[in-house]
Amino acid sequence: MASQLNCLVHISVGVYTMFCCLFKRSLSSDSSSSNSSMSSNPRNKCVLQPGHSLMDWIRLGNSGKDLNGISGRIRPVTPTELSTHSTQEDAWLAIRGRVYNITYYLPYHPGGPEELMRGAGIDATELFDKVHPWVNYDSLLAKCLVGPLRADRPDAEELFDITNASPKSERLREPSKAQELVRKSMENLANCITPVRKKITTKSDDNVKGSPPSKIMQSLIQSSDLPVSISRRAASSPIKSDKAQGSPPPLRFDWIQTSMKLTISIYTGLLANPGGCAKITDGRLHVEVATDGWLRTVQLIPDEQIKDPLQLRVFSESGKIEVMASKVEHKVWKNVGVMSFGAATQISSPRTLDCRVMHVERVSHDTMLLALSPVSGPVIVPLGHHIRVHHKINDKECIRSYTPVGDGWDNFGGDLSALKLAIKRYDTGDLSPYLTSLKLGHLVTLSGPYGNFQLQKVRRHNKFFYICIS
Ligand code: HEM
Repeated sequence: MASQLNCLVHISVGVYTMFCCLFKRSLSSDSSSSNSSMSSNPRNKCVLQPGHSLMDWIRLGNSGKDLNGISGRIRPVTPTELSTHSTQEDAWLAIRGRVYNITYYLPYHPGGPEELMRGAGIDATELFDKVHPWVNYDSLLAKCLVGPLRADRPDAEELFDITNASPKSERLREPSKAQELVRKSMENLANCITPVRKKITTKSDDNVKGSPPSKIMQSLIQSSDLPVSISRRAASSPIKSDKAQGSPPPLRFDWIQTSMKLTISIYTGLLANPGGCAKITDGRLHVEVATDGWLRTVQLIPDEQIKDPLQLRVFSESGKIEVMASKVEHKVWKNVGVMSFGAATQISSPRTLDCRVMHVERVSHDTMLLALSPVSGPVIVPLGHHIRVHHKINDKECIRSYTPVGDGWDNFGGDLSALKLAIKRYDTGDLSPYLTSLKLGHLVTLSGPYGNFQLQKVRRHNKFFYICIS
């Protein structure tokens, strides 16, 4: 009973969160219009019919109405089936591999039903990201989820036919709507927020001051102490960098807050595969962002005090870098402070630097995990790039390449500029016996980053072959 109650509370909080998210949006147009960088941005928001506000949508969601059109069940959908749901009376669309029934949402869409219909019957991920990548569609459409988008395959039906759920299909089934909602609500609880989005212009050293949440919003946050997620329109979608002209990709940022945490999100552009690192020095937050061979420094002089530990998450595909800091004083800020952006410098050659061993962990009988923290300045290694370890053996320099492993590999969060290497020991090898016997505090020389891996969108392919080497 207690857990059921708990679950209900979470669900309703999640819904409340969604409400706040867009409620703020409508309250905050004044602050966005004061930002000159946004004025050129053509808005196409339409006036919703009475009874079609966000609140009404949430109410409809809670009314028990069958919003996904298949009695709340979740099942896979092939592109062929998806394409058959493309009318106003029966519209499905897919975003990031999930198919939603948007029929009921159409009159509630702030951009108007016609705009939303542009995505009907297709994988609308690109379209969606072009218009408003910040919109929390998965919360808004949680009850409209039909299921995962699966490739058209002759055996797909047998594998995924959920209409008579076999053990096989059970295994492949997506989490239930309730599970999804609870997961989202938990996430929101942990991330209660008041974001304010501002465009970072391409000009260097450009200072941008965040705009405050409205009075109504502040009192809502403070009086309720509920998680608040507010999404405000960001500036126009980032323009893909013109590498021919050698210009750095533009950045955008926004910030969100809870009474305890501040999160800065920096958007580098879709498929930009950025690398990032962050630290607090003299009360200021410094974030270094590497994209497409360019290094940018973003500095925040916060309005109030922040403190370690920082958390950094890089979303390679969407190009978002998220830095989360703790607030010294637990309260809602009016402004984030002053953001400034250093001039972009081209990363023309890899850096060589000494790193200190911060953490050593045995992963298996012959593999060690090392966390190495640069003594001066970071080496930012985007996804698919690598570093080299240099070591002199009998006056001869020995160099080996390693691809750092992601954060999922260990619990060592500590230093955000730390590189984590998984080293397999070969007793007859040159470098691995040395690396696997390093102790805390030892110094290692690294250089990097190396590599020219670029993320690309794969056009319609049904079969993939993976070649694994070691
Ligand atoms: C994929 C096809 C879609 C197109 C072409 C589209 C288009 C638009 C346009 C033109 C606007 C108004 C301009 C603006 O505020 O930026 C808008 C706003 C909005 N749309 Fe969509 N949309 C699509 C899908 C969706 C989906 C799937 C959702 C989520 C359920 C959604 C939710 C919203 C929200 C919440 C706003 C208001 C955003 C804000 O004020 O910041 N849209 N959309």
